[in-house]
Amino acid sequence: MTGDTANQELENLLGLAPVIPVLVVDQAEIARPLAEALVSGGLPVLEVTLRTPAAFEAIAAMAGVPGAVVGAGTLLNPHDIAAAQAAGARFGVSPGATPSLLKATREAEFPLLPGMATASEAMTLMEMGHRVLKFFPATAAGGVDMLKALAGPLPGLRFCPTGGIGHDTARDYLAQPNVLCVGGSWLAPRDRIAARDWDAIRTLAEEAARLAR
Ligand SMILES: O=C(O)C(=O)C[C@H](O)[C@H](O)COP(=O)(O)O
Repeated sequence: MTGDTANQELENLLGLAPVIPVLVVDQAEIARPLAEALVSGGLPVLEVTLRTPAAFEAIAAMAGVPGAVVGAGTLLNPHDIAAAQAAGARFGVSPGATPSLLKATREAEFPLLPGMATASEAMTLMEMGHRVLKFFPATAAGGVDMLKALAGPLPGLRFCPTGGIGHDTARDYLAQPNVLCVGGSWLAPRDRIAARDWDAIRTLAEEAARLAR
């Protein structure tokens, strides 16, 4: 997969919904009902963080939910790529980027949404062919003002800001022309997951799906 194909693939995926839920799944058995609630609420693109031992099993379960497009988040090193692909992940997300991770995702033809927080990091990723980036940690690294500032000198880049965003602030991010979608964990609160309250999670997804870009 060339850089352009990966960029186009990412742009297509991130264009499916205004919000990508960032999910921390502790028990694989909740993966399917959680994904069903989010997808039926209108958010088909899901990011499962590789922060828990259950993550790969969760990706596999969610990938079997009709309409779900599942990515592997917290991709920190090349070793996780093959397992993420084997589990059914269609793309990867990383909080930052390292040369070995970028090389490995290219070789594996695995579309990566690489994290960046500065103009230099964005330029380095551009040099390597990436034009769809995760702006992380968005709120702490300058928020909407930072995205406005980057739009002038780096007009070809498109972002998925993530980190510290909630329903109310998502609106401001989505109003930026260089923002494709936002990511956030507010769609799947730990207490709602613990209570198996899938209706509440579906409602949060419905509200998020209505956010305009
Ligand atoms: O684990 C990863 O892959 C990360 O890079 C971090 C996550 O994207 C953020 O932790 C989500 O941020 P919140 O919505 O503020 O919870």
